[in-house]
Amino acid sequence: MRQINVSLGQRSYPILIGPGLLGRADERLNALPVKRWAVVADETAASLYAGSLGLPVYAFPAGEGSKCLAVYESLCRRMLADGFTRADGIVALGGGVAGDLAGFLAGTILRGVPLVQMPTTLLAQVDSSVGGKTGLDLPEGKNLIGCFYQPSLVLADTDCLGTLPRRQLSSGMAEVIKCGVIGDEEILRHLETAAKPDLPWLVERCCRYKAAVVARDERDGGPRRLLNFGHTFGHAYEAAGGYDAYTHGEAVAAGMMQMLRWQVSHGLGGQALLDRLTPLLERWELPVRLPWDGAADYLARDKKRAGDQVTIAVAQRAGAGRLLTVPLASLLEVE
Ligand SMILES: NC(=O)c1ccc[n+]([C@@H]2O[C@H](COP(=O)([O-])OP(=O)(O)OC[C@H]3O[C@@H](n4cnc5c(N)ncnc54)[C@H](O)[C@@H]3O)[C@@H](O)[C@H]2O)c1
Ligand SMILES: O=C(O)C(=O)C[C@@H](O)[C@H](O)[C@H](O)COP(=O)(O)O
Ligand SMILES: [Zn+2]
Repeated sequence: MRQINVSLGQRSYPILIGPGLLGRADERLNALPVKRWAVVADETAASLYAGSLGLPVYAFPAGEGSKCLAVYESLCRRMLADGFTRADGIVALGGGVAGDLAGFLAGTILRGVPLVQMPTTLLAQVDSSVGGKTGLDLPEGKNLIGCFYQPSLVLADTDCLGTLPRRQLSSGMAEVIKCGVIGDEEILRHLETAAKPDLPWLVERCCRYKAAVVARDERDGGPRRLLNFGHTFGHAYEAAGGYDAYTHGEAVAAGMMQMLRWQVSHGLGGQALLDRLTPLLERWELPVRLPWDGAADYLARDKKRAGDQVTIAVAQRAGAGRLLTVPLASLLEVE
């Protein structure tokens, strides 16, 4: 088992990574000061993995469409009807949708109860279960409601990756590649050279990188915004696609490429990286370009916008992401 600590003073917590962790989760859950645990999971993750936990399960339909106020309200009301109290806690079991939704639920129900993240997709293990961003989507845009709410523990059972459909594995690879681009070039080298990627190694490497960034900037005021590389355009593609045309990772993949094209066209470099990412994304069947129709309105509601300016993450070469504040209108000037 691999362990990484997220150092946030009193809100610090461990990330445990390895096979077979779900089967032994009761030891870890019992060590936390919680009377009863409730598992919040999407229906697919619930049917595959909730059984081994032996806890009450609150399931919701799988898919990004569940990251919404209606599902949030229904979960709150079902749990309260069953006598859920402040002495109880929530386990978020599933992909990033379960993590963001159950995380927001844990941060807000009864003004906050303990949370454990048990990510079952590659994307959730390398990214969304770590760092405490929770969120819901609105018709107006992605993740426009949410709070920062750290879990007490992240348990990433790498056996779960064995049941992931190829499209979901690829979607997680987009966030893995993002980590390589902005902070840890070794990740890109591994993906370029390994015949078969070492998934537990990638989970550890990405979590190590993200944990260090979050420890420096928990609430996204500075360097954490680097983790948004590819998301300025990516979130706009997702929302314009009605949240079901593309996975988050597909939108981020095309968003990274669009940002690199924008950099190149504005004299900010990045052509070598653009050339390097193209075959890598294609190998994972990730899009290098998506239609822009309708996406501009969503770009205007980016959370990193301040007045007419927006802060973006750019990367001139692998492992060296940086932040830049530019006029919002200039982002529209690229084919
Ligand atoms: N909070 C953060 O820091 C953060 C970071 C990145 C992404 N996100 C969010 O995460 C979400 C995307 O997460 P995702 O890609 O995990 O999508 P997801 O949660 O929708 O999961 C993808 C699909 O895989 C299924 N699934 C889950 N585990 C499985 C398994 N082990 N085997 C088979 N099927 C399984 C799910 O039922 C679902 O159908 C987006 O909403 C995105 O905004 C949040
Ligand atoms: O943890 C972060 O910070 C990230 O930006 C990670 C992203 O991969 C993730 O998609 C996040 O949810 C985006 O956050 P948002 O603040 O742009 O909604
Ligand atoms: Zn993301």
